[in-house]
Amino acid sequence: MQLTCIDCDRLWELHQPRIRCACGGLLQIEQQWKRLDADRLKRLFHARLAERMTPYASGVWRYKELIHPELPDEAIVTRYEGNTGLYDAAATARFAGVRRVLLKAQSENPSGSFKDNGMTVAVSHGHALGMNRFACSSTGNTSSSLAMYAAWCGKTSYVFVPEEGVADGKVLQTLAYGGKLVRFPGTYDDGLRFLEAHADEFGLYVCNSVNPLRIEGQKSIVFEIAQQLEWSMPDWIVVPGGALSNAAALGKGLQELQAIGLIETVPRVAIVQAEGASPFHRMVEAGERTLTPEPRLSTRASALNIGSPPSWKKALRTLEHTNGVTVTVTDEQIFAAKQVIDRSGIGCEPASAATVAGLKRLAAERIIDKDETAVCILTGHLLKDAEALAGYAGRTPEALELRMRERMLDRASVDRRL
Ligand SMILES: N[C@@H](CCOP(=O)(O)O)C(=O)O
Repeated sequence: MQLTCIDCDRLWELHQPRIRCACGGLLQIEQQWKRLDADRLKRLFHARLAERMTPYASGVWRYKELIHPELPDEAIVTRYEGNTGLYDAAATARFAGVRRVLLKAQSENPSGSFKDNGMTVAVSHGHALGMNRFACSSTGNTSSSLAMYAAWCGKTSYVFVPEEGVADGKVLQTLAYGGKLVRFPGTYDDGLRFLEAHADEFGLYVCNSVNPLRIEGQKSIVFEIAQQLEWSMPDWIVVPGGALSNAAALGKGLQELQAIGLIETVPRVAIVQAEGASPFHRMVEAGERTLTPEPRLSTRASALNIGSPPSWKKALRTLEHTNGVTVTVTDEQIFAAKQVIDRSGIGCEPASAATVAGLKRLAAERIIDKDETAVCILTGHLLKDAEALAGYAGRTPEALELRMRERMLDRASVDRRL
């Protein structure tokens, strides 16, 4: 395994806690795939589905050979993350206007979001390096995930969370796991800038997705999708775009699956941003190759409130490799999609619903054909953002209809309402 700068190709030592190259570029892990045999790997990954209470029971560490082969098993910090459902969602497909939609519910992870796939790898690596103080900037999911894994391996987490625009449930979840919370005026971008500048002084191991080990772990989402679909890929994979780590990991994972010979065709990737926080989409639409950060953010999908997505260069590579697209959706479109996903019995937080809203828009614009199949990645659990539910779930016509106006709970008044 090698740690390489994506801008200047300089190599760095993997066994030192380092986030960026001296030139400022992001780092990425590179491995040699030549010695790997695709059929042998398929058999191995299949056999590991029967594992119980070993690191290989995890839906991330099942793919250890493709993620962090050098890490000793004893250093693995796992909550058996991954292993999430891939659901054939007919009502969602009808809403989006395409033949088939599969929802990949990363919300079923132990802390309720896709961050766990990457966090188990970053924390395990930091643990193996002997780090004791872990840190992140977060809009709430990363902080919950980090606080959970740090607690599980007996370490301390310091989480920097903006004072405004973060769902209360996520902050409470982080605190409940024992995360040391630093609230500050500003955004995720400000928190990350602070950590990148000061982590070394404070002896902090940064677990945001600028840490390349996070991306390695998040690749397992597409590995699982591929295995669940018996190594035959859908036409499209749709992801929400905030910090863009999901898009970065998806592209890297697809590229590797193809290089090893585990899949033949690569699906197209669609990255969906909220209109109120869409610096990456604006760059792509303008045909530019330099991202202009968006200082003022305004989306109710709070996990997407990111104006300077650190992984934008990696996400751009994903688009290039997969002939991908970007699209934006309004908060209204996000909430309309969320209602369909919630009512289908799966449920998700608002940012996740951006995928289905984006799919609907891309199908309406005929960028996605109605006969194509799409996998939408649902990044966070329905209960992550209870305020968002209060915004609409209690106000649907059916809920009003069933409300007990008589304020009596007896047989006769219930009978009249049903
Ligand atoms: N929405 C994210 C933002 C942090 O992203 P990361 O990729 O740097 O972990 C969150 O939940 O905090």
